[in-house]
Amino acid sequence: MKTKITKKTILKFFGILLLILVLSVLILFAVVIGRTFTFKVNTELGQWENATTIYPSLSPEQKKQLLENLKGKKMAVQIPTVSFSESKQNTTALQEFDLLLRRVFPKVFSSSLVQHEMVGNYSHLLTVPGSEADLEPYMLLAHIDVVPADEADGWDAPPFSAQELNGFIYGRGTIDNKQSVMGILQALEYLLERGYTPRRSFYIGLGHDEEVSGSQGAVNIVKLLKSRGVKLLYVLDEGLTIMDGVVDGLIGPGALIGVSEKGQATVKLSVSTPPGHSSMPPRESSIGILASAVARLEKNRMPNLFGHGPERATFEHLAHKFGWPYRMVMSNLWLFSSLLSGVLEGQPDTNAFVRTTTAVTMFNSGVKINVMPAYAEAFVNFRIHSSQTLQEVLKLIESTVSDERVKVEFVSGFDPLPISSYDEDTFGYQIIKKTVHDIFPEVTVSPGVCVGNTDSRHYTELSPDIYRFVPSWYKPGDSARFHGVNERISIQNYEEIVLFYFQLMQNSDIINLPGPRI
Ligand SMILES: CCCCCCCC/C=C\CCCCCCCC(=O)NCC(=O)O
Ligand SMILES: [Zn+2]
Ligand SMILES: [Zn+2]
Repeated sequence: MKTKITKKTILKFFGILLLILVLSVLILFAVVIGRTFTFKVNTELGQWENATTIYPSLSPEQKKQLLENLKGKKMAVQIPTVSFSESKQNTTALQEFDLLLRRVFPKVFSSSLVQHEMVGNYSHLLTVPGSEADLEPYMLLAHIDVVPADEADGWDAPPFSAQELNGFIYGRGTIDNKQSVMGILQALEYLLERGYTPRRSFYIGLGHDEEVSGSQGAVNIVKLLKSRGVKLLYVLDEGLTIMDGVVDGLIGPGALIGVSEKGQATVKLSVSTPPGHSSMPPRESSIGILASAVARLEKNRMPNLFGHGPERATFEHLAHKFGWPYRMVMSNLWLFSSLLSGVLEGQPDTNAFVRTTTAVTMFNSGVKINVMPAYAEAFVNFRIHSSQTLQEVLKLIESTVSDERVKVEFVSGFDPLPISSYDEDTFGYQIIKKTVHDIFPEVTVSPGVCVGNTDSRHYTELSPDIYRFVPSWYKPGDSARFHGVNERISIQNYEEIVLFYFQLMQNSDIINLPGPRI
């Protein structure tokens, strides 16, 4: 049979030819600039020394007890340890929380092995000396205070009720960050019960004012440790989580270990205009002028900087867990980074990875419906991408507002935090990674940038290796639970968190990391 040469077949032929040509040019380009089509970032380590002398498991009685300590009457979640501002905290609740810890963790607080100190009135510092004094110590951090919560905002259960609904405990602090406070101490309690004595010394720091800067808790704990000449091998604080189903194309769950955290800038914008009768208003009110300035900031987002910070490494490490065609994109960010960054900026949680974010958080003005307001003010909170500085962001804010009638005042801020190492020779990162694999064998581990700030930012003088991670499961819809409504943790996840710290304490007794697998 004869093949008919139609216009369509000719076009098809040239189309294929063009595709082959484009692909050849791309491959040539890759070879020329020395890139390959895959990244080798997940070097497997060889045989680990076995430090697990006590197998991480929980008896039915322990499961009942750890849950009661978290959610029971007047237990962790039910105590409203709210930080409203640096000068306004619920100190009665903080005192009650202190008594709770002493009551439910009797071994921790009575063991001759553990030294306990109160710092800044309500924060706790625990020191657990190891049997080998020459091993550098590490430190685990968490915080007791929580942000305010109002049931009227739409909670399915009252925010300090710790009510159980479908296997989840609902309550403020269940993921930020009482699960870590209770998880760390519960793990230590069970290890002590089973006769554990560490080889490597460690510290536990529980801050009481993390949500309002950490200036009394973390800052004073750091001062105390510095005065004692302490240097830390690594620090692990709250932060990123195990993502499950939140990134398109990623097969299976991925644990992101925060190797840095974003910086911050808070500015106050204000406008003053003469007051007067609302029946004879000027063309623009102080509220209108301010609203336009704030709208300009929201509309003109800070630049998309995907690829310029450690978020690039996140995708390089996860690349092998993406299905086709995502894998080709993730493995070749030198070519596809603008495509990926465009997708990431579409959702609030992934957008936070790619740029300095702009959040208008407070807006005040007006005294009466028929009086022109003499004054309007707004507060805008920026979270600074790893590749920008505070100064650069402040300049961009000025140029975007660009209205002499709007006063821009710097309230507070700091640069993004240094990037901790995450290579094969980095003890802290590798021990955390190993512990994730021990407890969650199906999870892929990758470095990430923590989009929120933590107490650990005060610890930079004590250690270069600071990580932000809690093995809480983070699924679609969960971003709205942080500082939002229906904060919750599943019972199973809380048990996993206890086991994670239980195993981490033992794994940290390892002396040397194995070399790469040959
Ligand atoms: C590859 C992109 C995946 C996106 C998934 C986003 C994962 C985000 C997970 C958790 C974010 C929660 C941050 C927790 C730390 C918050 C601590 C805090 O509230 N500090 C106070 C403050 O920042 O104001
Ligand atoms: Zn927190
Ligand atoms: Zn928080």
